[in-house]
Amino acid sequence: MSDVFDRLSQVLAERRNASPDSSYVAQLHHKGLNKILEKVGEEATEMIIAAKDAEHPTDADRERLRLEAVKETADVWFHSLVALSHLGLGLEDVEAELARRFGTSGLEEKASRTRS
Ligand SMILES: N=c1c2ncn([C@@H]3O[C@H](COP(=O)(O)OP(=O)(O)OP(=O)(O)O)[C@@H](O)[C@H]3O)c2ncn1[C@@H]1O[C@H](COP(=O)(O)O)[C@@H](O)[C@H]1O
Repeated sequence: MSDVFDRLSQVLAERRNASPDSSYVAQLHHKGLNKILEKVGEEATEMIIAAKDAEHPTDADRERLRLEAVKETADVWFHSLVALSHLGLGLEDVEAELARRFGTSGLEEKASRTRS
């Protein structure tokens, strides 16, 4: 995992027991899972809109729209990690799942579902 993911994971874990007064993540934990999931949904919607906007940019807009899509994706990832952290899960769990899937064609996996 990259350094920033490692460090972010560590900060998110620490925030589970931190005071909500000085920390956005601690505030989210304090508000509870429903609020965190609401943020995930909101950020996912914004990411979809940003990605669609970036699909056919004009030359003048290209860099701004691409950056916006990246920023919105970061917001989704970040809030998803807060949701996982609230459940005592983390990036290492998602990494393990992606590693388990790595190299298995999505089409093959889908076909095997109908065979079993
Ligand atoms: N990566 C992030 C990150 N990305 C986005 N955000 C915050 O997520 C919030 C979402 O923004 P919005 O405009 O959608 O929400 P809002 O309108 O402010 O909030 P609502 O009233 O809608 O709930 C903003 O407050 C952003 O600052 C983040 N807040 C924190 N981090 C990381 O988490 C660490 C811990 O943060 P604290 O817990 O605040 O110390 C930080 O050091 C960062 O590394």
